[in-house]
Amino acid sequence: MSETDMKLVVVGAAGRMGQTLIRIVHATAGVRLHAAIERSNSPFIGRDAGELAGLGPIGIPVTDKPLEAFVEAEGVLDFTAPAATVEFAGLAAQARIVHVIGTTGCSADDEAKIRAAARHARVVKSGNMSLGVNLLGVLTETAARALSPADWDIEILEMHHKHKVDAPSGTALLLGEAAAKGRRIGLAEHAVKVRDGHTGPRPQGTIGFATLRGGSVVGEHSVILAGEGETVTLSHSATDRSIFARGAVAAALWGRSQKPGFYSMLDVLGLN
Ligand SMILES: NC(=O)C1=CN([C@@H]2O[C@H](COP(=O)(O)OP(=O)(O)OC[C@H]3O[C@@H](n4cnc5c(N)ncnc54)[C@H](OP(=O)(O)O)[C@@H]3O)[C@@H](O)[C@H]2O)C=CC1
Ligand SMILES: O=C(O)C1=N[C@H](C(=O)O)C[C@H](O)C1
Repeated sequence: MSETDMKLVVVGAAGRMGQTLIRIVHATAGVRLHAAIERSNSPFIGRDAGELAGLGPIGIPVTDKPLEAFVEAEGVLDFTAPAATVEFAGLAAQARIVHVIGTTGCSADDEAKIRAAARHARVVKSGNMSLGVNLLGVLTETAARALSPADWDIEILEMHHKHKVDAPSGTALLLGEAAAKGRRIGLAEHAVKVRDGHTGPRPQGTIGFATLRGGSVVGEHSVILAGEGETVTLSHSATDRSIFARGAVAAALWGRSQKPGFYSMLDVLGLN
């Protein structure tokens, strides 16, 4: 441990990603765990964060006092839920720290509040923090630009574990945005997220989404470009949540030297 280590808070510490983040922060040079936060009345309050994450005791108890933790820290890693993330964005802005947001399923109103908080905090937000998926986004944009909507249909397929609560996934939407950017169209006006019953033929130029849920799948995404007599499939498989946690820690370290603002993983990875 060194004096210059970036002090990070993990919120949602008992969650699937929270536990992974605690393990990755513990194992990464240049950062250290400052505090671990869960919601008030969580059964995990008072438990040692290291024990929760399977590391053994590290002397950091889980608390429900985010602001106390943020004012003494330099960054927060947040993979929780939309309402919690909006609240943490306000607190991170008060504390003027880096807020790395992996939470998906945020509404337009949530997004506006987070962007307002980014006037004071350095916010890095992405539906997927892995290098592989962000590269897939760049490839998707290129393919969508190259293949005319008159001849090629774009469909995005995703599968996740049975506990996931939002759909389509944040990653599927990120890939949809990349495809829409390649075609120079807006995703909101062209997305088809549900098909059921007599749908009629596929409207040209739409971007379709299909969602599968089951078991313990960490994250599977495919972008299918379907033409007459041929398809191009670009895909990514996540087999371990540590890819997201490593990306989040890299984002925090990158954000440390940025001005307040709203950034994405493309900025962090130099892919923008
Ligand atoms: N961008 C990316 O790369 C990735 C994003 N994600 C996203 O991260 C989010 C979390 O995923 P996952 O870890 O699987 O979910 P979990 O449900 O396992 O974890 C979320 C944790 O946040 C806690 N939490 C909720 N509200 C608060 C609050 N107000 N204060 C403190 N803690 C709170 C939950 O507590 P409780 O159970 O009591 O509600 C839970 O422990 C999802 O939106 C998911 O889509 C996941 C992986 C990668
Ligand atoms: O909830 C998850 O687990 C994941 N969520 C993110 C998403 O919505 O795309 C990222 C990853 O695929 C895992």
